[in-house]
Amino acid sequence: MDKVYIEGLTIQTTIGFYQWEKEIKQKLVIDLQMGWHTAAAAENDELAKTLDYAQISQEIETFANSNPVDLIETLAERIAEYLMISHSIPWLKLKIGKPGAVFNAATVGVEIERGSRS
Ligand SMILES: Nc1nc2c(c(=O)[nH]1)N=C([C@H](O)[C@@H](O)CO)CN2
Repeated sequence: MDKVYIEGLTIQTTIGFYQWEKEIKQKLVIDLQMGWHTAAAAENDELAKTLDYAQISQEIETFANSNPVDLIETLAERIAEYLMISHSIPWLKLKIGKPGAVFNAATVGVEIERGSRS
């Protein structure tokens, strides 16, 4: 299967386990790979037949800001579920980094893979 991807999507959102984190916005960096058969869109040069990475980037930011949670694990799971259902995506790999979370690490985060590639 082919993929449509988004790399390094940077959003500012409320996320974190501790009380002080619920009162601020922090940076998350998101990488997303989505399984898709891209040939159908290429055949007649049609955006409607593929996954619109611009629209999906906006949806991720809106989703994160509308659904504040403690853990990036929870956010990853919920974004994955939302995208797979709303766009009929059969497989995706989603990585969320929280670069400001550990002062002496470049970044920390989670990566999940959901669905089937076949
Ligand atoms: N595996 C995780 N570990 C931690 C998370 C998380 O979301 N997943 N979150 C925190 C705090 O919110 C942290 O980012 C701030 O100190 C700690 N560990």
